[in-house]
Amino acid sequence: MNAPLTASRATRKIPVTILTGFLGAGKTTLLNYILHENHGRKIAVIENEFGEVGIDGDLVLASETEEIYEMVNGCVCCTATVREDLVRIVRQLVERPDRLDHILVETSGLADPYPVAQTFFIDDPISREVNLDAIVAMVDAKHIGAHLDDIRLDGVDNQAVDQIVCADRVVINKVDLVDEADVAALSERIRGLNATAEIVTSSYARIDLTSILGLGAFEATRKLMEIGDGSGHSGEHAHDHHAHDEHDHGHDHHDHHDHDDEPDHLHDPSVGSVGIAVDAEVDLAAFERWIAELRETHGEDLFRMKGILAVKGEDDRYVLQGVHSLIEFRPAQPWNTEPRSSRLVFIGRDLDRTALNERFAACLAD
Ligand SMILES: Nc1nc2c(ncn2[C@@H]2O[C@H](COP(=O)(O)OP(=O)(O)OP(=O)(O)O)[C@@H](O)[C@H]2O)c(=O)[nH]1
Repeated sequence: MNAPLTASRATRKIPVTILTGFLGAGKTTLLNYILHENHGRKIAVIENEFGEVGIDGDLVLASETEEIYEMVNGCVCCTATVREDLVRIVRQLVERPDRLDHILVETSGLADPYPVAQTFFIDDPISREVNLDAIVAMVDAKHIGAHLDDIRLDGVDNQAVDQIVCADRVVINKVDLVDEADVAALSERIRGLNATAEIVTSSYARIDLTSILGLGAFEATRKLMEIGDGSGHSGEHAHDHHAHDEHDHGHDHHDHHDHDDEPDHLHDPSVGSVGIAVDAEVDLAAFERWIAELRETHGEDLFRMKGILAVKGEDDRYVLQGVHSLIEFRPAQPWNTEPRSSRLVFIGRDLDRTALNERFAACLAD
């Protein structure tokens, strides 16, 4: 039912935070932290995932008070249907009688947050109901350097750079994996890309939520989008326009609204995903051997691995998490009565689909 908006309801827009960050930076870890923190806010989370097989929904731990919505699979920044799905979900959320305090949109690790942010300004009536609060970019202190330096990108966007350039706040996560000098050097580097965003650090995404929610970077962001009325202040959250333009390899940010599914900019075409989903169990030792082998041979080009697997003889689901050569494979919640199945997704450069499928098949239990 579309209840007419009361004046107070219409004027109190729901703040939306866009959470961005390269593959494996720790966005889902942050969501889990937020969803289970006792902060007294009613928050809805919208997820977008890049990868042939959806895993993220299951990696977010159920919470009684907050809700999780998944956008159709595909990259939200370059696929019109995914953006339409985002708008549809937000519309549903704002029409609910129980008012939300905050909406958090997690974009896929390869997304450019810019067109996503624009959705909230141009797609009225949504723009009358929600306020873009801020774009928060999370970076992996250990791995971001290599992605910023990616020399193999030629004429296509470097999403890792774009995400930082767009941000109102940058969270340097995984500081437990590096030393202080590395954090200082990385902060310096981030400063070079984005002169104004405040930088905070975290380990396992444990951050004071007031440092990422309710920032009110809206006015400055309006300015960034160039649809402001000139009243937007250029205070502490103002974006560095020029920094972005320097890294703007052929984006057309004003043209994202076309209702076709043609990307309006180029992702690195050599980066893709291979998904595997089978109603079968794996042999633990064989699977672990294969993962160790992948770490040795493909640690650099395998940006991300995620999986939920049924292991023969084990009651618990096994969760696979990999970011380059840092790989975890461990038991999580029990399957109970749910059908046992194995799903995994690889995201990386020049992936060999046939080889991955064959090697996985060889790990299945008899
Ligand atoms: N050592 C360490 N590991 C972390 C930290 N934060 C997250 N991780 C691990 O890094 C891996 C990736 O974390 P996620 O939260 O799934 O990353 P993401 O940004 O959602 O990844 P995508 O879905 O691929 O975009 C997981 O294995 C996490 O447990 C941290 O601060 N330190």
